[in-house]
Amino acid sequence: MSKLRVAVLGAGGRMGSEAVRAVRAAEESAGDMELVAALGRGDPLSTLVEAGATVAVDLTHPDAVMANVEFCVRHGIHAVVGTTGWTEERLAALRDWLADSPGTGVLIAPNFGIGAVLTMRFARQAARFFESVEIVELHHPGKADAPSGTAVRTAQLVAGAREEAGLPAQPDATGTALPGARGADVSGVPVHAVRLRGLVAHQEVLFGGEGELFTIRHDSMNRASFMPGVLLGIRRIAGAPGLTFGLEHFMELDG
Ligand SMILES: NC(=O)C1=CN([C@@H]2O[C@H](COP(=O)(O)OP(=O)(O)OC[C@H]3O[C@@H](n4cnc5c(N)ncnc54)[C@H](OP(=O)(O)O)[C@@H]3O)[C@@H](O)[C@H]2O)C=CC1
Ligand SMILES: O=C(O)C1=N[C@H](C(=O)O)C[C@H](O)C1
Repeated sequence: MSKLRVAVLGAGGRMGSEAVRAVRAAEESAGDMELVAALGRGDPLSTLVEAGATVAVDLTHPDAVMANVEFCVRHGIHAVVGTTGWTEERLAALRDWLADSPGTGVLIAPNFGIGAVLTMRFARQAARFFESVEIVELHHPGKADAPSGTAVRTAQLVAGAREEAGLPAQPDATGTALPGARGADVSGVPVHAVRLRGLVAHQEVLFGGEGELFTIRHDSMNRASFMPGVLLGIRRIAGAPGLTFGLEHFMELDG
């Protein structure tokens, strides 16, 4: 079996450097992939083609990810994307590129952490049973965006489940508030972003009903926690042409 030829974009970053280590470790242990390129800011994307990359992992910045993924899709290189910033408009552009390159696969994973994927799933399941819901995401102060991509996705899933169940908007008597005090409104779900030295990546989904509270919490204590998900994406993406949104599609969650 030929090895997956993997490139990492953003290879000098917090996540990218961990991904470089993980791919090299997989090369040693499983032998099913090899690292053929590690790109930092300013390195030409043509390096991917010259290196013969078949899968590119993007862990860069919301400002860079679109150009990177467009290049990959146009060159038939599968992409595993952890970088945030995927609005509906961006996803529509990506679908257009993929339509012109039907054999190519792109995984957008708001979170590679297995527990974070489960948090999103359990939050969606719980949403219809509770009158109130708020999300608190907590991250290191070097994070470029707020709220986190994971929190946005969680809020969208929760909001979708509430709507399906016919729940009304949640109660909130706030009449006056300092701007920001009630968090960001994501599809009707308040999302609060904490940035604190010492944190890595954490999220709480708080549900409230009459006389009861239900909290789902996930903590990534280090970036190695994301690597089984990154490797799963690398191993599965060539067999999944088109857009896959969310790592859960590659996990046998109901098995
Ligand atoms: N899906 C998931 O599970 C996770 C996703 N993330 C996301 O991944 C992204 C990266 O996070 P993190 O590693 O913490 O960020 P860092 O800032 O530590 O790393 C980003 C790296 O990308 C580099 N970079 C910026 N622009 C480009 C470019 N055009 N081409 C190549 N490299 C570039 C940066 O270079 P320079 O240093 O020169 O700026 C930096 O080395 C974020 O969007 C984050 O939210 C993070 C953790 C988990
Ligand atoms: O920037 C980070 O660190 C993280 N980004 C992703 C996000 O925005 O959801 C995933 C995880 O929360 C870590």
